[in-house]
Amino acid sequence: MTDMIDDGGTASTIRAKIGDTVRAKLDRNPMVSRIDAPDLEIYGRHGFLSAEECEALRTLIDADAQPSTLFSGSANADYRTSHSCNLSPYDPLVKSISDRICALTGLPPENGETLQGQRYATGQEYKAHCDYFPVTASYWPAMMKTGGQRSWTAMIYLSPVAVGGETHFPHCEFMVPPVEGMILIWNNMKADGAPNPMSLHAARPVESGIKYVVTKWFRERRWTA
Ligand SMILES: O=C(O)CCC(=O)C(=O)O
Ligand SMILES: [Fe+2]
Repeated sequence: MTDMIDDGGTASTIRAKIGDTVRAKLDRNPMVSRIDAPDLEIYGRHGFLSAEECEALRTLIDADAQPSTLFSGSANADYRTSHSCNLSPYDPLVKSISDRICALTGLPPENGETLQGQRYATGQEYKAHCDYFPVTASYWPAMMKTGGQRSWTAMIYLSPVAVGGETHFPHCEFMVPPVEGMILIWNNMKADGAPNPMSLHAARPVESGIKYVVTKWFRERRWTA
């Protein structure tokens, strides 16, 4: 059976295979821990980046960050109140970190979107959302052409946060407090390759301190900007 190219909302053998490959690779890495959530594949690894690397990335983010946007271009001005920027793939540090994320997960570098930096000041947040694309969205046909559905998300915390700023998975009833240098990796798809609504997550408001993260979203096929 061949997969239809516009099947972003259904089970898919291609996306299921991506899940199988990454899961197998993460499961056999002794440095990586699976977080116990019955309906979501999510893993963490402490110390993925050094304090110096986190600091260098924070500097890059400070240099370029602009008010964050949403894919939907929606008028929800209070939905994602952070500042963000795309980090240059030609920067040697950015390139090496992207390469290391691919080495850790086994995901193909060409499927990865540009590493995105994000900064949340006190009071800022990113309300509950899924990283996969809703196939009913007006932008889905464009996303389909540029690499299709988002499969896995890799996110690295670049700073500790005194209070707040947790990544909250409300359907799974857990949240991850930011730990500098820690990478969090989750599958936005179910094992059968259909979008997983249990991957819904939010960046809780920072109550004290500044939160920095970088995020890399992986498409199911080669990403073309
Ligand atoms: O900052 C966080 O904890 C979550 C960020 C996020 O959901 C994203 O970048 O897609
Ligand atoms: Fe997200």
